[in-house]
Amino acid sequence: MVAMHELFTLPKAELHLHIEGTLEPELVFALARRNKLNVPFPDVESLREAYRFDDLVSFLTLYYSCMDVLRTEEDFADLVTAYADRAAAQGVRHVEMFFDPQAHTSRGIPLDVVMAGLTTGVERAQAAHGMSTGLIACFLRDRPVVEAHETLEGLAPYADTLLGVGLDSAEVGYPPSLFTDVFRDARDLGLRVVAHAGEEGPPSYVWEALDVLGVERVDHGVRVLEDDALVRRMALDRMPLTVCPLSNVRLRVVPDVASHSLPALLSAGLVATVNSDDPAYFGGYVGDNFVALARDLGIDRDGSALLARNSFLASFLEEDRRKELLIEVDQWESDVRTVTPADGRA
Ligand SMILES: Nc1ncnc2[nH]cnc12
Ligand SMILES: [Zn+2]
Repeated sequence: MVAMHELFTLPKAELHLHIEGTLEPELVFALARRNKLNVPFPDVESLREAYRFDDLVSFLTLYYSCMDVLRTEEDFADLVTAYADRAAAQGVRHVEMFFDPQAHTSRGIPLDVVMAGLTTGVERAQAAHGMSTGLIACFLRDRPVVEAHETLEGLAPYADTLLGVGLDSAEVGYPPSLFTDVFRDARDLGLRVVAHAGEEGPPSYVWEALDVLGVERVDHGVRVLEDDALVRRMALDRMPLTVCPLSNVRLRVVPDVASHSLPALLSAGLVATVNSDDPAYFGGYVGDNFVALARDLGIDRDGSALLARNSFLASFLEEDRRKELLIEVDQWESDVRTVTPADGRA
């Protein structure tokens, strides 16, 4: 089996990562101390103990409550720095990072505080690790549509700083078509567009994300396999999926990693990528997801390299940087072959 240290050095992009979902319990307590706030748990261990979820909504309740400790520019910058340090140690070379503006503005944190803090964090990640980053602002689909419009208006002055917009939060009952006009306006601002669809919601939500919102990538999308015509369409269009195996297990989308549909998605010709979603809550960062796939699904070196290549192909990187990073994957393959002779190959 391909070794963990090899998977951690495999160069990869992370395309489905909620920065607020990287808030580790230790950082929750540290930021609460710094901002003189109470945490409704006595200690780090009891907070970590609460990370048992029945579904997406039960997770989101804790996720939104923990992020209340994020108050200042420095808090957001430190959050990005903590993520970048961990991700770099697991081979992440490029990240397209979600954040939830409404989860902060709705509790009185100004958008400029959020943007300034995230931007500082991104600059530090570039300086410390040579990690490139894009910021994707997600609309919360379970809040009023008018609020998404107001949020886009607030984001418009930052259009040059942002890579794109996305759609997240509780999925079932909130079809993508509710956000048709907001996504049209975002595209008019020159922003890239993605959406969570087919995590808990039906394949019809994925059709809507593609046909109505005009998304360029589908986040999760594991339920597309229930619809053959949809799979054919996505394979023909080489429409990427950002799959999050450990998240799917923790949110009970699948019973365990061994029964995850990632191999079926790849066999169907889909451009699937591997990502961590909310790593502080779901038991691992993106390298840990690769390790789990190797261990429980037998994804070997070639399969891991294919997934890493897919991550760069599915990214919104400009072409020169994409090529550079694809060459890093080639180099990784030849390095691991040299270290482990052919007969010991995974
Ligand atoms: N997995 C997920 N699905 C939808 N919204 C989210 N927000 C943070 N993580 C999410
Ligand atoms: Zn997500």
